[in-house]
Amino acid sequence: MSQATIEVSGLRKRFGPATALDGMTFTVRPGRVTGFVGPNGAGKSTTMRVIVGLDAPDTGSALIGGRPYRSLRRPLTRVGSLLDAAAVQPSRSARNHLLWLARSQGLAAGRVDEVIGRVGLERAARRRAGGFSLGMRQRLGIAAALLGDPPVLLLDEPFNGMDPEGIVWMRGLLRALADEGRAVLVSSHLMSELEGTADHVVIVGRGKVIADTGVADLIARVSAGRVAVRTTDLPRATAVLVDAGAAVAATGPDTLAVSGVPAERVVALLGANAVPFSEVAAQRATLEEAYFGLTRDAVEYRGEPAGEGTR
Ligand SMILES: Nc1ncnc2c1ncn2[C@@H]1O[C@H](COP(=O)(O)OP(=O)(O)OP(=O)(O)O)[C@@H](O)[C@H]1O
Repeated sequence: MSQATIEVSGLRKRFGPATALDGMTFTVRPGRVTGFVGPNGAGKSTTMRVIVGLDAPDTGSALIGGRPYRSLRRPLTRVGSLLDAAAVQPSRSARNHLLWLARSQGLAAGRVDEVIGRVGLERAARRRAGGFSLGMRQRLGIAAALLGDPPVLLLDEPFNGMDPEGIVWMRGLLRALADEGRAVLVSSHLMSELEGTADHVVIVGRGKVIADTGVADLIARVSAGRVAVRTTDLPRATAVLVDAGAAVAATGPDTLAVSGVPAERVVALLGANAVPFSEVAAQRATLEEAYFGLTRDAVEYRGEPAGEGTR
């Protein structure tokens, strides 16, 4: 059993009449960033709280490196977590907060300046954490999670409150932490935040797993066979491609969306029939498109789209 693994198995939990977890089961493996994604209320935070022993499940188990959190000795050296970025002593400086945490957990004080550097808080480290923006609190929370140099990281919505530059920085940090061999579980309700950083996604809805899949596979599956064509002869291009069995739709005065025939075959068909074209491109679905395809049925609440007539 790798130390850098989280195994969640058959978690069920009710809060009064509400079912928060309904058989939640998945494994987080070392060396990759696993996105934990789902709409509000899907059970992500509850699952993370169960993993670190803050909530007890009605049934099921959650193990870190093969052991329940409560049986871990020096838990901060086994798992680091960011569950609520607002949870800092407002009057303490960031550095003193981390020093206090290190001392209370028997961790070397020397780690404090290392983690402050890693999250880019050097210039703010001696300021009161109470005056921090949410983005800076997220950085401080991650510094705290990294203090014990743990093989497992659990971050609940770390992108919340981050500006675009912060989001790019966070993606890079998550990648680097996984490349060091850690298991990194990152929740988000926005799939787009995880684009380019998650290797794997566990998609949840209504307390259980809807999909547990590699990101590359997921995108390939959703993108399959979608090709964009730009041509000055829309009618002939359409005729040639339809003859070859493709489904074709015009998307603009000189563009077509083609499916059912791969890009190489589109090029060959247009070439062989002397149909002019300036572009044939296999379309790659975004992670967000893949996500919406999978979760359409599992969304608990869906706001009314802001229509033209609502102003
Ligand atoms: N302490 C609690 N008391 C009552 N109900 C709770 C409690 N914690 C969670 N719930 C309910 O359990 C369900 C799952 O909530 P949870 O916060 O785990 O979802 P989530 O996926 O993290 O959502 P979000 O993205 O909004 O944080 C929700 O219906 C929520 O209202």
